[in-house]
Amino acid sequence: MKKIKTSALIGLGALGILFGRKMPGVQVIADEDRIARYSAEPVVCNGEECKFSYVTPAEGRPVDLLLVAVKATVLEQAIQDIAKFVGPDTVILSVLNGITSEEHIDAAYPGHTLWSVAIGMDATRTGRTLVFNQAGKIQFGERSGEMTDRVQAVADYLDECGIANEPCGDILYKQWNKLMVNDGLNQAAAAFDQPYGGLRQPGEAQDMMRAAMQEVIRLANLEGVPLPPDNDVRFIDTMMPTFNPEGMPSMRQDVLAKRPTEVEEFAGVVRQRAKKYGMPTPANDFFYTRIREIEAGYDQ
Ligand SMILES: NC(=O)C1=CN([C@@H]2O[C@H](COP(=O)(O)OP(=O)(O)OC[C@H]3O[C@@H](n4cnc5c(N)ncnc54)[C@H](OP(=O)(O)O)[C@@H]3O)[C@@H](O)[C@H]2O)C=CC1
Ligand SMILES: CC(C)(CO)C(=O)C(=O)O
Repeated sequence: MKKIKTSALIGLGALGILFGRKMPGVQVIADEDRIARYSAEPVVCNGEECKFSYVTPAEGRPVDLLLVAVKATVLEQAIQDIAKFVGPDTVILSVLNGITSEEHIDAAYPGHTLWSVAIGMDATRTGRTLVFNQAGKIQFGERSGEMTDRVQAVADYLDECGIANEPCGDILYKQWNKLMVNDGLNQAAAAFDQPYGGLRQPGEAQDMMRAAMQEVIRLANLEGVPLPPDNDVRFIDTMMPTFNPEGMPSMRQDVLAKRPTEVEEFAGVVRQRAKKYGMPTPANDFFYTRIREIEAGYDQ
């Protein structure tokens, strides 16, 4: 594959700003209302103003690399909005959490998508302002695990941009590992209204977080992805202590801001896929019900 030169992104939120500010000449896809709003208020990242060029979906021309960074709740609209940016050689990277966004994008634009995971960042966005300590990285690869020319081309491009990246031969494993984290951590933080520090204390919130993680591990194994049985303990012992105790995952940020959550991508997907194997999912059933109740209470 030829060198990646042109790029566009859809979703100038926490991750869109985090990665987009490093991509020279990136076009931000946005409808006219968003462009008016975004132009009226500059994007500020860790205290520095970032400038972006905006382009409407109708003005699109094919680009070499397309980054999808919207929330799962609005992915279908974004898939329609990127149509004119996808040409025969366009590579699409989706940094959405969960394990289904690539499948949706690939169904609309077959053969263009690399599977990917955004991991290790602590990005918090308020309006047009982003604050982070850890920029994290993009793990990506072919669904098949093959190390193709386009995987190398994306790695070269991200290296040139200064975006930490990891080409992976086992991207499905990486996705299920991240799903385990999000399914436990994000849902427990939202349902029990706790920051990372609260979830590190023994108690009901931590017990439910671990029970949900265990369900993801069992389901991954049934799907042929060999997450180890103690993958939850490894995460809690090694990664969690590095998180700011006052910080919080994106789902608790969504709940506090009364935004629709990505619960369908976590408990929703786990419950649905587990049914195929007759596997009970009491922890994910609990989180699904509780988070739906919280969303239903936004209007009151
Ligand atoms: N935040 C984090 O630290 C991490 C997030 N993730 C995942 O990354 C994904 C993105 O999350 P995050 O960056 O936090 O989300 P944000 O809500 O911060 O950003 C999403 C942005 O997408 C924009 N958007 C939505 N629909 C469209 C559209 N049709 N056209 C153009 N722009 C659109 C929204 O614009 P507007 O505000 O104008 O509506 C919003 O600014 C999620 O799946 C999340 O779970 C993964 C790892 C870490
Ligand atoms: C793992 C974590 C918590 C931060 O990268 C995340 O993915 C999120 O906030 O949704």
